[in-house]
Amino acid sequence: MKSISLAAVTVGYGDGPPVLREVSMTAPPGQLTALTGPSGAGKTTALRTMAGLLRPTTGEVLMAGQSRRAAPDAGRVAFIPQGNGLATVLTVEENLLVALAAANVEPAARSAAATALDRLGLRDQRDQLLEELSGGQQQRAAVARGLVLAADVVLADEVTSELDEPNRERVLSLLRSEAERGAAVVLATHDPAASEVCDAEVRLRDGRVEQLR
Ligand SMILES: Nc1ncnc2c1ncn2[C@@H]1O[C@H](COP(=O)(O)OP(=O)(O)OP(=O)(O)O)[C@@H](O)[C@H]1O
Repeated sequence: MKSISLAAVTVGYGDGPPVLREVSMTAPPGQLTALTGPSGAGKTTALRTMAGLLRPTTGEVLMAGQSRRAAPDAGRVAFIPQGNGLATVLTVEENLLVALAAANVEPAARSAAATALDRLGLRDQRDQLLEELSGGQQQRAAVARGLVLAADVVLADEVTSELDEPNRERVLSLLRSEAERGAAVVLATHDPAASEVCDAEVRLRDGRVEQLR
């Protein structure tokens, strides 16, 4: 069971001003942590930094208290980006298999992919190209790709924005199951109904952080 933390992280883009200024927060394992705040507050930037896609100017990303820079293989992180980040010219199943191969989880990959697609209600779409799916189906496929990795840390960026009520509940309950198996789950969201089901809420405002509960 591994936590993910930002420790006094300052980070921005290129030569621009910092988006996050000395932000510290921890998402504990076994819990859902909501990351909230107005548009442009830096939620996506915080998730991208935790995922290792952006390098902090100062401060560190820690997994289970260990520096990610010093020990990059200490645990697996699944990042489910806003706007899904899937390859449109691959099928739904191929998108999952690519993620598994990239994470070196090839044994039993097909059955893992099938299970993840079943959990998201996408069994019948398995062999369809991603570009043939609706926005909500694509969003669910992105969640399936995040879950299939059985990662220590699951970072989900606005993953309920295009979903109808039953599917929103389904995705939130799957994220809850990820926490129950021990993952640290961080959910960036504008949706008060989604942040309410989380165990804790961290709000970003003007590049700073406030732990609300
Ligand atoms: N690739 C980029 N290059 C330069 N600036 C960026 C880039 N991505 C984001 N920013 C800037 O960083 C700031 C924070 O953006 P970020 O996407 O992290 O906010 P957010 O809280 O996730 O917003 P939203 O709720 O609208 O998704 C914004 O001022 C944005 O303009």
